[in-house]
Amino acid sequence: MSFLSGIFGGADGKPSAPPPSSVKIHPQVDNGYPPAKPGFAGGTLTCHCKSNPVKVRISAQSAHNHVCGCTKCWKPAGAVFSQIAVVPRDSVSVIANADKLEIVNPAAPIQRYACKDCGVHMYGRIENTEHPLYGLDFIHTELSNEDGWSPPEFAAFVSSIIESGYPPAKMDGIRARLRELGLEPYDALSPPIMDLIATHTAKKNGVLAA
Ligand SMILES: N[C@@H](CCC(=O)N[C@@H](CS)C(=O)NCC(=O)O)C(=O)O
Ligand SMILES: [Zn+2]
Ligand SMILES: [Zn+2]
Repeated sequence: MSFLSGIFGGADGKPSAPPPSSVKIHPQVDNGYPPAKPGFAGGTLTCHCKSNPVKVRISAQSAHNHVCGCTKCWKPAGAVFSQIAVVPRDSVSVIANADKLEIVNPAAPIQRYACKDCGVHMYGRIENTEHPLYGLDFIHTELSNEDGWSPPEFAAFVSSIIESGYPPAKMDGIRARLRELGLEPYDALSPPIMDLIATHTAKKNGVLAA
């Protein structure tokens, strides 16, 4: 195994050094991404403010990391997709400049806490205890300097990039590039997560045994 494939996966079938492409997804995935570090247990997210940045401590490894094409998730400048993962809500604590946070849309299922000054979303929280994903907060692992987070596993809400102005005629190219990067494209969430959500709904409705 080469040094590079050690860093970029290789052994688990993910592309170790993906071919360069003019089709851009997100700066943290365009050149490949390192595997999770065994035993990694979190880090600190920092917003983009030069002074008094908001800092959020995450005391857990991320799960279900993925890229999301929806219009609601925060993306760095120029990115077509966001990169987003979940962690247990009790592993999230704001440790600096909490007063700069505001909820982007209090009516949305995911309440995204953004920095008022730089606009970066620091975490997203579900307050509805009936929501299938209640208990999980959404975070952007790229806001941390630590290496070792779980890498992206799939691409969600791919067709939604058109809602941000991406040319529909270029969608085949986007999906081909996502597959090349090892990120299977879906137009909602991945099948295991969709199954989890549907199971939750079926149990709530009494169609399946709880
Ligand atoms: N096509 C819509 C999809 C939005 C959407 O459903 N986003 C998903 C993935 S982040 C979601 O769970 N949204 C809940 C929320 O925004 O609170 C868009 O792009 O705005
Ligand atoms: Zn900021
Ligand atoms: Zn999204």
